[in-house]
Amino acid sequence: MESKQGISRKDFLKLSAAAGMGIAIGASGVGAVLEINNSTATSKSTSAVKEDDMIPLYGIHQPGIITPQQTYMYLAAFRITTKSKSDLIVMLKNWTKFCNLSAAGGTMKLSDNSLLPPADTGETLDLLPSNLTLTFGLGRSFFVDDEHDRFGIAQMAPRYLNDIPRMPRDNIDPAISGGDICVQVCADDQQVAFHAVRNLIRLSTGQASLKWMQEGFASGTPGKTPRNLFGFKDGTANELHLSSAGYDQVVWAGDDEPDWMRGGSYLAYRKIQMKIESWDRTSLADQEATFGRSKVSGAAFGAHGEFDSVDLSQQPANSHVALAKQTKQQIHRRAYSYTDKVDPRTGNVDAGLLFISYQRNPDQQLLPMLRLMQNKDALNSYVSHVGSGMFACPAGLKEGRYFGQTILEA
Ligand SMILES: C=CC1=C(C)c2cc3[nH]c(cc4nc(cc5[nH]c(cc1n2)c(C)c5CCC(=O)O)C(CCC(=O)O)=C4C)c(C)c3C=C
Ligand SMILES: [Fe+2]
Repeated sequence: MESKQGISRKDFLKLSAAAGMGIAIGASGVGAVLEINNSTATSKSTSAVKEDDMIPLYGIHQPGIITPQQTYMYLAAFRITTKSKSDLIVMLKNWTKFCNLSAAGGTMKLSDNSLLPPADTGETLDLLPSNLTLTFGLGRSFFVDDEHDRFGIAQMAPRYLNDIPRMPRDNIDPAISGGDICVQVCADDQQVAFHAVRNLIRLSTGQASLKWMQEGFASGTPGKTPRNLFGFKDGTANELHLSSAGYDQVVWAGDDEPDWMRGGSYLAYRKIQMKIESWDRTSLADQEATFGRSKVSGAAFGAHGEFDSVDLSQQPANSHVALAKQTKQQIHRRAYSYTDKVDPRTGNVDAGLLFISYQRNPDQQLLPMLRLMQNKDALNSYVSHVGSGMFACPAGLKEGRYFGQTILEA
């Protein structure tokens, strides 16, 4: 596959090899050598690879939060297995180098030694960066695990980082919930996204292990709100805070947080099964009343266009949108659909929504919504919450720094 400028990832790799220098990163468990050099991965690479499908890792905020949604997403959570702070730092340094390289469309060196496994798994060699973003978040247990200040950083914990409390209708499976570190990997090419997760797993060998991984998709026409598996436009209300001031109000953590968290955000995750078979037997009128919006246009009851304001007096009392509105809070939603196995007893498909929202204060914004919805939402007849997580995503990374540095070296 070739970019606009006629240079493929393979050619970029050759270019990088000529211009950059290999940095040995021992102790990674894979004996990897990263073919990376910052000037290669940023300035040079942008002229060599199609610019508009590359999202830099570095910036004021982490990528993948207010970035327009890519088509594919992996959400993965890791458990840190090492007790050594310095080993953890090595892993995070390796991850950072790898993420910067991958976001710029580069690949780790395959190998100088054919007797060793290649450092990179290789499946992106001919692929473009595809808007790859990697967004990191830290769970409460990163700071304090079972009351234990595992890396001497308990005092660095951000203000609102707590697991989402148990809700009345929860069916949460701990095996797909929580974790010390999570990474949301998004790209417009599924293989590019999976490659990133897979190599993060490899680079964590000996220091961390994968706890769970979720895979999602969000198909839609560019510029239009994607539809969820109930066939409704999902994400319309994000429009309400789509401005720099709006993001400051809704998404970015502020002055009441430790330095490293200011400009970061809290990622809330809920894996929500959607009973698509029973939904598909529901009348259109009941489906629309469940949300309080038209299925085709996405307009709220009593309104004409998708983005017209919601008149609460026109909404069924227990409709999903009415309940969200009643809280007078906003969150930034970035959900992906998922499909999984068939239940052999019923023939029903396990499908649903990987609900992801970003907010500056989950206690104030998300939890009141979740509580109200769990108690009253018309949607409850069709959904079941099976996975859960809350992660603090630090502010964006500065070039030359590694992920977590401001916490671990404070
Ligand atoms: C606690 C927060 C929320 C959960 C959990 C949640 C689950 C969920 N939502 C849909 C589908 C739709 N949600 C819509 C709007 C909407 N949802 C939330 C919050 C949660 N949703 C908010 C804050 C809003 C915005 C309300 C507003 O201000 O108008 C919509 C309508 C269109 C839109 O704005 O996106 C749909 C459709 C599903 C299917 C689901 C669980 C599976
Ligand atoms: Fe919703």
